[in-house]
Amino acid sequence: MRYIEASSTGPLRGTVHIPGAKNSSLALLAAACLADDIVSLEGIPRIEDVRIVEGIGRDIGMELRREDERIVIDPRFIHSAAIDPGKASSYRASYYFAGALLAKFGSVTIGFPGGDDFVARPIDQHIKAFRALGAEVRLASDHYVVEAAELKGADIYFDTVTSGATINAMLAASRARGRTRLRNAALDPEVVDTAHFLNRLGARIYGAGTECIRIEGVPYLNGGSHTVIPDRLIAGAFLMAAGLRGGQVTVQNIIPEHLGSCLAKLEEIGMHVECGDGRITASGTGMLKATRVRAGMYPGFATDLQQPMTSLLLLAGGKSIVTDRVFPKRFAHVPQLRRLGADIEIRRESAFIRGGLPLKGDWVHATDVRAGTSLLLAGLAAEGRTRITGVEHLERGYEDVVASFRAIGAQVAMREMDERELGERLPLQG
Ligand SMILES: CC(=O)N[C@H]1[C@@H](OP(=O)(O)OP(=O)(O)OC[C@H]2O[C@@H](n3ccc(=O)[nH]c3=O)[C@H](O)[C@@H]2O)O[C@H](CO)[C@@H](O)[C@@H]1O
Ligand SMILES: C=C(OP(=O)(O)O)C(=O)O
Repeated sequence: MRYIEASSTGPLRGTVHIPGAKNSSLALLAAACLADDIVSLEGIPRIEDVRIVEGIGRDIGMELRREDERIVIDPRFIHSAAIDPGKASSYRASYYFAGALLAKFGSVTIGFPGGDDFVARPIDQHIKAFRALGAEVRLASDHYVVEAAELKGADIYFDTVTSGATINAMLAASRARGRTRLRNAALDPEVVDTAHFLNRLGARIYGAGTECIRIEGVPYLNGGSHTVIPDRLIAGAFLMAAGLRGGQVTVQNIIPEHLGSCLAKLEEIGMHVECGDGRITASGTGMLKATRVRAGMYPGFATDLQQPMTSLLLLAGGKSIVTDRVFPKRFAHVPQLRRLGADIEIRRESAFIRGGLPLKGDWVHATDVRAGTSLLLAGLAAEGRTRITGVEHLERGYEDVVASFRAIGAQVAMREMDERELGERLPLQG
């Protein structure tokens, strides 16, 4: 079994080039099914979730070919709208194939979404949107079927703000007959990126990035090319790394506005942030102030940055409180941080942190991608060695997490567990 070893490290300094956003890439790759000609996507990261999409593409006859930094997709010969339930369930964003294949072929059979298993993650708003557009949705034990003789534009008012269902409804409505209006839509950059991509292919989507999106359905979509937006979540975690011991980290290839709430919070706790053209530099002084974080939907503080931020706040003297309003039980990293000596209590739906205490390395287990980032940051701040299992979760989101942290001077290495270590590793849950 592999694990990542992180050792106590001094100030982290350096520059990291940020890859394309995982969450946008997964939407764009499925959206490419909707085109009637060849599509080229630049900046798609080489991560595990994308490899699963490549497997799904092979199964259904959608050709995906890597050419340097580009993926060239030929959707003209898709011969099946049945997605293997195992593949669909091995990552979250498989639900985008439901919206895209439904719009193109009027029918799709697909497994339930998987992904980070930190809480129940319903898809009722996706289903509500498909039904509103005229589709019938049937749920079976390991898959669901969505069918429509014809999709017709509709007014859809989401019960809650969801980026996944907003994007999925856009995919399905882009080729529906007539006008669709999405209300209470998510404002996330990934929603805007997907709308930009579809519009490049000839879709007519207006207002993406506001709570009301209007879609005028079109009968076909052309080919075209697009560059995925940079990964604001990876960037945010690297900027936090600068705060661990008073270092300085620059992230380049980033859209600073995408990180507004994160940057504001870093300044609030005493870090210095400077934004330039496509780059952000964060510096720490070695002294951090405790704060209150409430993760919310964009442009609020991202839930995907809540876990790494919790690790950073372990170093801020005093009491911090972290609440996640998007996934209120997303705290699987907390028992693991406690193994390193963190003083954190979960009360109701918040983590109460008493920061400024020494941390000491131990075995810990990453249960999801951002829990992994959180443990990595804490491991770099802890005395001695921290060994993190659950590497496969990190690999869902990072191309090469070890190399990118080494680039800023972190002492990290990928290791293979030997028999002695297997015995030494204590039960890691709880
Ligand atoms: C692949 C992908 O893009 N994943 C991201 C996506 O996940 P995901 O698509 O699961 O998240 P959503 O934005 O849809 O979820 C936002 C909120 O809406 C709720 N909800 C969602 C759908 C639904 O049908 N019903 C419902 O109640 C969720 O439980 C959550 O409370 O956005 C999350 C919130 O920014 C991020 O943490 C994930 O990294
Ligand atoms: C929750 C995440 O991913 P997913 O939705 O793909 O599980 C994440 O990227 O933090």
